Amino acid sequence: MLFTKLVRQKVTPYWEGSFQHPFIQELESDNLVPEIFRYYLIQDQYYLSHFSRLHFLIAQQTTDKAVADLMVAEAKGLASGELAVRRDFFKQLAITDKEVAQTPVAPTAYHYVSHMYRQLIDGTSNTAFAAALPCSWLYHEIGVRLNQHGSPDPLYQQWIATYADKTAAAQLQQACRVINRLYQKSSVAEQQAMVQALCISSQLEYAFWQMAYTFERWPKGAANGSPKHVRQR
Ligand SMILES: Cc1ncc(C[n+]2csc(CCO)c2C)c(N)n1
Repeated sequence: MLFTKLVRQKVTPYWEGSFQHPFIQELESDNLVPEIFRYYLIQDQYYLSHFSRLHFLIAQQTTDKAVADLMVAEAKGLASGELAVRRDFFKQLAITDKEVAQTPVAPTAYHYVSHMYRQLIDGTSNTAFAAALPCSWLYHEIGVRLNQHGSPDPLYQQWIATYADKTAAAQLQQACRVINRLYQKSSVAEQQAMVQALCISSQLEYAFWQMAYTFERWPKGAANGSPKHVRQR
């Protein structure tokens, strides 16, 4: 079976979770509290800057020319596309460089970025590619779904339109073609690692909405007296 067909079935619960998450639902209906979107953008800035570096690193590590070309094109496209759109958002929301620098990275953003880098040490350039794929793929599906109605808020609509874009679709199709070819010629162990890397990223994409929605922070430990250690079932 094609890699993309196999994993699309496996990630359905997490992607459905993303589609149904209040962050996405409220972004579409214009009820999303601006502070939540702000927190998302700041955390996502951390994510995007590492995502771009990761693509250059995959390009260095791979021996496959098509992968190297794709990675460099994506990293460059990111600089002129998504990061440029974000600069405009930051201006509209008056998010300063100082505020970004002073906001600690949240655990989930840190986890997600670490998961992708880890592939370059513990995995291969193929598993790193697989870990990075839900990023453009899930967001494109979200963009297409949300663009059917659009959001009444011009800022949220601009966010949606970035991902519903036709250029994004063409680049995604090309990435899927390349990864399907890599999967076919990989060993069974590497194939399994590629599936796992993509599934973990899909769960972390889902967790990313919740991170923003709850203003997730690191545990404080005993900083404010005795911490409560509650067992969860
Ligand atoms: C957590 C998180 N996941 C995915 C994206 C979307 N995204 C990031 S880079 C890129 C271009 C793909 O090469 C796209 C679509 C995001 N912004 N934040």
